[in-house]
Amino acid sequence: MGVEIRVEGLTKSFGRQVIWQDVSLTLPAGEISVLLGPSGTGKSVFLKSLVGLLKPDRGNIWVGDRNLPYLSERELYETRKLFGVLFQDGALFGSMNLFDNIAFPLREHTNKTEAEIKRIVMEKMEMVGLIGAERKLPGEISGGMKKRAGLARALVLEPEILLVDEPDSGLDPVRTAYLNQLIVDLNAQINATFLIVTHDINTARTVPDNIGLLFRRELVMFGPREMLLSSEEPVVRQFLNARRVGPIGMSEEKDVSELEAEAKMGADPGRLPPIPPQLMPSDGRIRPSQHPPGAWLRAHGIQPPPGSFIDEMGRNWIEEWPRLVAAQGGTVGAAAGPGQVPPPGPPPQGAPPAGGPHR
Ligand SMILES: Nc1ncnc2c1ncn2[C@@H]1O[C@H](COP(=O)(O)OP(=O)(O)OP(=O)(O)O)[C@@H](O)[C@H]1O
Repeated sequence: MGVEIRVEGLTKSFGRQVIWQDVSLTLPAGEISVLLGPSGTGKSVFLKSLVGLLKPDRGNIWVGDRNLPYLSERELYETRKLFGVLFQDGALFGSMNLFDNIAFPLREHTNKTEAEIKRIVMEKMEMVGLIGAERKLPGEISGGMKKRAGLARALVLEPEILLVDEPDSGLDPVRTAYLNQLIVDLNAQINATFLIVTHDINTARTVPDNIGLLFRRELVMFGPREMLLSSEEPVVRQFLNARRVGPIGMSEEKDVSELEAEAKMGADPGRLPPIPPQLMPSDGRIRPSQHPPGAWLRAHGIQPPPGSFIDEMGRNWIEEWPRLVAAQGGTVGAAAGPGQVPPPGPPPQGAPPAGGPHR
């Protein structure tokens, strides 16, 4: 079912360089979350901290009931087995063929027989569409295949949590689209907790249940996809819409004079574009942790921008949803679960005012 990760007041620096401070967020069990941020804001450092490869200066990382920074070496080793990690470059061993690369964690961390290892490796290779490529060396395959091999290897120990660092780096848009589909399909199958670091705005807008954004050494916002895609917070709005107008400049942060010049010129951050429907698993079935489209917005009385939740075939997913639920037997998906509908109280940080029209 996946394990919830709760990060509280996390701070990390290298020497005098503070990477980020006081980061708090919850990755809901079984959901897909995406972490965004301009280059160098410490997204990879965050992933490495989550899996215990880097030690934070302060704060807690609760993985279920274990607080990672305070575990003994032995406990950390055990807890790491809950994680599957796909690093940016795939981190495959160049001298090993794909079969042996993918089998590596099983041979290192388990006492399974070679027959069992073969069964598991072939199952994972099939999941990522690599059957037939077992004997290929990493140097003989494309970037997209390397990513898929890295994913298969991250899956062999049946992780409860999958961390993926920039799955789209070095891939063309079509391969990125296939990989996004694969990630959604995998989540539907294994229902683990996913965290994906990406620079790809299309991925961020369509794949996750939740989005977080790091900027200026802080987590600007983290919450349901619909909350960030409807946010008027300038940094969130600029980043998720890939605009030049806004606080993010060429070298991370615009200075005051640049922002003043922008304001004088009447630079307009533009209307919020429609919220796209969320990418569905390829079999069309609702993921166990997937929330109904529009649920978060409805719960907060927010009108989505016109044209939201309509796909390229003209289908409106808010209207389609009850039919899909009925076709799957009535009780599927996460309904209005905790990831999407927060408890009563003030609206979350950065959310537009309830009922407020979008510009
Ligand atoms: N082990 C380390 N020792 C010292 N500094 C480090 C270490 N690892 C990362 N950094 C620094 O931390 C900062 C954030 O790096 P990180 O790779 O996490 O950024 P990022 O947001 O993932 O960037 P990108 O989007 O370009 O991949 C950088 O300034 C980097 O040089």
